[in-house]
Amino acid sequence: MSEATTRTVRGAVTAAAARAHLLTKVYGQGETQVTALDGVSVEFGRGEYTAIMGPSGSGKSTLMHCMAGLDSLTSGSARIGETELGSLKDKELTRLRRDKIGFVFQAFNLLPTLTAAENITLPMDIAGRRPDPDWLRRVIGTMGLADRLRHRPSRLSGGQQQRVAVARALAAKPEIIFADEPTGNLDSRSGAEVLGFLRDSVRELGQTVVMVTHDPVAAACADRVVFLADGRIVDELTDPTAAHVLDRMRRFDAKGRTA
Ligand SMILES: Nc1ncnc2c1ncn2[C@@H]1O[C@H](COP(=O)(O)OP(=O)(O)OP(=O)(O)O)[C@@H](O)[C@H]1O
Repeated sequence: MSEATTRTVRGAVTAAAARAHLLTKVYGQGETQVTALDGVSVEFGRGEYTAIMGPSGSGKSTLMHCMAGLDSLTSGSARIGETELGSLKDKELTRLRRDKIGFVFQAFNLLPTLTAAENITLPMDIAGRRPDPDWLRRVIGTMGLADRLRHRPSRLSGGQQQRVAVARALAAKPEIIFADEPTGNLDSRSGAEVLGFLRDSVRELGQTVVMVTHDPVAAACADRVVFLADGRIVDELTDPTAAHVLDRMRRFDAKGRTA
């Protein structure tokens, strides 16, 4: 078995969709230097839903940005599938992000003048690629958007707009989706709805999702929660419940105060 096929998701051996090895990211120099990530090694198994949690400033967004090729590494390695990001030239990295990675952000980033359908296929239209019609139909069905396709974003609720953003991320069948606080701008009901649809994208479409969140209820939708503190992975939970996640976070907080 190769090094990349060691993770187990719900009992099945799968290849890692992405992994970091001793990933270090230092911003700035001299007195203003900040070590945002300090030797992080982590794998995200294919078809697995991982939540990343940790206090503000612990490195969650930096880890996601480095893994998604949006930021450079200071040392260590980051891979999407078998591709080492550090080995790619700028153009290759842009192509990899376009073809293999889906992004969902806190702000939905939809174009107001386009319909939901046009927003969903926009990245592929720009790339000159035709979406696979069967896949697109499944994605739209899974996201519950079939009767909203002709609507412009202003006529959709926040939850529906975020579902369009998730469908847009899924449309190109990416290797992995990185979601940075995808429910941060939603009320709790719409947030729960979007989390349910993200969960369905993993269960029904086999998607791999990595999500940064501050919300224990959101994290409990994942298969696994990875906890970061001071740029390091300090703990991990599988099959989390919101109560367990909250309990772990409280313990880290208590440690932080007594350290
Ligand atoms: N571009 C940058 N330049 C300098 N320092 C940065 C930069 N980006 C992040 N940092 C620093 O790196 C550390 C980790 O930041 P990061 O945004 O990854 O944390 P986070 O866990 O996502 O925080 P939050 O939950 O508040 O979003 C912080 O100390 C932050 O100030």
